[in-house]
Amino acid sequence: MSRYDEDAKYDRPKRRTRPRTKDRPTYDAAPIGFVVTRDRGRYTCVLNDGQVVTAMKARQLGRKGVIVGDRVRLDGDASGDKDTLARIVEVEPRKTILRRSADDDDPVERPLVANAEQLVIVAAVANPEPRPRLIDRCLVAAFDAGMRPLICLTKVDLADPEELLSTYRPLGVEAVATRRDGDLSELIEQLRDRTSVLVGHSGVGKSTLVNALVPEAHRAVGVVNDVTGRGRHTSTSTLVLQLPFGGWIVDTPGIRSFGLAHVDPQELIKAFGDLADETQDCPRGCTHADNEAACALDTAVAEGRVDAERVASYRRLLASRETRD
Ligand SMILES: Nc1nc2c(ncn2[C@@H]2O[C@H](COP(=O)(O)OP(=O)(O)OP(=O)(O)O)[C@@H](O)[C@H]2O)c(=O)[nH]1
Ligand SMILES: [Zn+2]
Repeated sequence: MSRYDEDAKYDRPKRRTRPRTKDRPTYDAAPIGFVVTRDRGRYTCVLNDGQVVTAMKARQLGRKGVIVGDRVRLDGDASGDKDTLARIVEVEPRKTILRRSADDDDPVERPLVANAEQLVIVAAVANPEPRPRLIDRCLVAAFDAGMRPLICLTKVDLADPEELLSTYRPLGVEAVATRRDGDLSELIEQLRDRTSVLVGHSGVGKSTLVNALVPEAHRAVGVVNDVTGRGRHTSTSTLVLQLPFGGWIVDTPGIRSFGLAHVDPQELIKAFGDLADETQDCPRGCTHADNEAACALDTAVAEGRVDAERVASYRRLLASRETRD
């Protein structure tokens, strides 16, 4: 559907006040906000200048969803003054979408976070024991979303992270190791100027990390704004924090695991360009899994063009779609 068709469904501002042209979006002049929390139909948005604005969806958006991370055009009162409410009139095209399939707890497939560049998979090397299946599933979710994965191994004072790190090396996934009160500079370099979503199961030390990265973070505040100090209180919904060294962290308590039923193997392989090239010769409909009799990845390994461990790791990820963790 072209941009023009899509716009045509919307009721626009009156033509007399703003002429309609084919090439120019209607709400050009409306400021753009970054959605940081969603709470019962109210969206907290941060404007480029740091101003925090509460908004609701304009009727013309219909069933179109607005999620954390969306860049939205705000019409109406976007002053952010007390008791004012702006209207979200447009959602900018999303660069990435982190989603979750329908599962037993929730029958609907949901987009969770838009436009985040990086998925930081937080896992402890011990206490609680790492769950490699869960890490694999998070990796699949990241690749599917078009996000860069980063593995952050915490509590390295308790055990040597090497064994776990070696599991992910063939995939070429970036990894960092951290410990409480330790040096975070490596992690900071990976987070700087990026929007990152944090995932990890309970007890791995996510809060400890976030508190160390953003010392003034109040866990219950949707967004802590340096200028106004204002924020919306949300204990259950997603938390977005501005990093003092540049960038944002999206910490979603709800994301502990991912339903991955929606992930298409033909899409997943695209995240591994060298492997994708080899699969040109696969039979039609090949999923490139272990049990495929004529998968060209096997030929590529046999002929020494790709690393066997890399293919095995890729297949492990592929298989993790079907397990539950
Ligand atoms: N030994 C050790 N313990 C740590 C480290 N980081 C965090 N912990 C401890 O691990 C426990 C869990 O840490 P949290 O930061 O609360 O973990 P979380 O992932 O936020 O857990 P939830 O709040 O349940 O989601 C706490 O007792 C921390 O003090 C670390 O690097 N080493
Ligand atoms: Zn194949």
